[in-house]
Amino acid sequence: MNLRATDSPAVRPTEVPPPAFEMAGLSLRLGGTAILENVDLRLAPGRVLALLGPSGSGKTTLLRLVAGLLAPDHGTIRLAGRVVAGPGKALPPEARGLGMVFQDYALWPHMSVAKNVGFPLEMQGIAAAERAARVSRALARVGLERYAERRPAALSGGQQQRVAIARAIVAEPALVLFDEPLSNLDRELRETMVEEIAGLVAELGLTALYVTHDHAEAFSLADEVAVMEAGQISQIAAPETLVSDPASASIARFLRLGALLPARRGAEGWHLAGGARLAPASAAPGECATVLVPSRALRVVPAGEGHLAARVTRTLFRGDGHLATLALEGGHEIQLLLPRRALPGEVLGLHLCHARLRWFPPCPHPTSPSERISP
Ligand SMILES: Nc1ncnc2c1ncn2[C@@H]1O[C@H](COP(=O)(O)OP(=O)(O)OP(=O)(O)O)[C@@H](O)[C@H]1O
Repeated sequence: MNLRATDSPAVRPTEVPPPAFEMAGLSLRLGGTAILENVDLRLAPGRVLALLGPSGSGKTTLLRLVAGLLAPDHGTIRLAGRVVAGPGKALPPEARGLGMVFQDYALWPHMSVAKNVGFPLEMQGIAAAERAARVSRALARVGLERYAERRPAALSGGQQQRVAIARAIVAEPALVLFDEPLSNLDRELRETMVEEIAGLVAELGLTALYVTHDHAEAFSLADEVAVMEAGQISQIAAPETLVSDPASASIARFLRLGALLPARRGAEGWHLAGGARLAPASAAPGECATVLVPSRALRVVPAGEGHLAARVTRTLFRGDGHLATLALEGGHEIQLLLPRRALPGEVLGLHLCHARLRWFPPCPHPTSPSERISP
């Protein structure tokens, strides 16, 4: 037998596992409208990617394409290196080897926990004994082995969520899709559940694609966040990077990273709305710009000092401080968490840390007096 050099294990290059999922040049039109345009996205095994974007930006559509509930017009989707959708090819959902966690968990109320969890295996025609063993294993992994015979209604919200995750992982999928599983819960419950999911996803070492419109949820859960706007991915980055370096003013606005103020170049430097003069070193190209002023760029100083004069219009006690709405010269507003209650009408000075400002091309809608932006 002839052996080529590359057949020898000693010289075979280190094998890098293919991405858990990869989409390239994906486009879709529905009802004559472009819903997704030329989307490229990939996810390494063991990582969690959140798809974050405003309502209608295309998140759920993208997830449905990965799941096989829709087929793209153009582009290719690969799962663990295998093409599941592409020119002339579209594997059905059940042939893609995915787990899914839906809004409100979608558990069947008339079935026991064990039956709910075992349902995907039943659909695959797996024999009862094998199914029972796998269901026990999945329930043990989410800490619910004692609840196998209960109905979902007899479980807490957190336990129901665990059942939904057990059902999604019972067939040991290479990728789990989460479709806004917490969107219908009230805020307090959502915060508890996010912690639960984050803990479980990390413990189970899942590879997951998590769709949400809630940035706090995306930041808590994901290694990376893909921000979607109007059917396109505008930025993919770790949560910390998105906050410190948003790629555009519209991402900064969507993530509520601070006030967006217009700036204009003058003879001796830049004039920021609100009255601040910025050194020429802060310059951006062009004659006009939009400047993101995050709260961490601001320090309160006595009235008459600092770069900006701000008049308190209202305050709201938030437990961790007093959220003050401050009016700047020209009617723009900034919100800032203060350690003490400030009285309406009180004037404060604000010092700007130039290095923490972010400059963007001028945008038509910088912070208007009526727009509230939290720090
Ligand atoms: N079957 C359809 N025919 C026509 N347009 C559709 C269809 N399904 C979705 N759309 C449109 O596609 C766009 C993206 O919808 P999608 O549900 O993916 O957004 P989303 O980001 O998940 O929003 P949400 O957070 O509200 O669920 C929306 O403008 C929606 O109206």
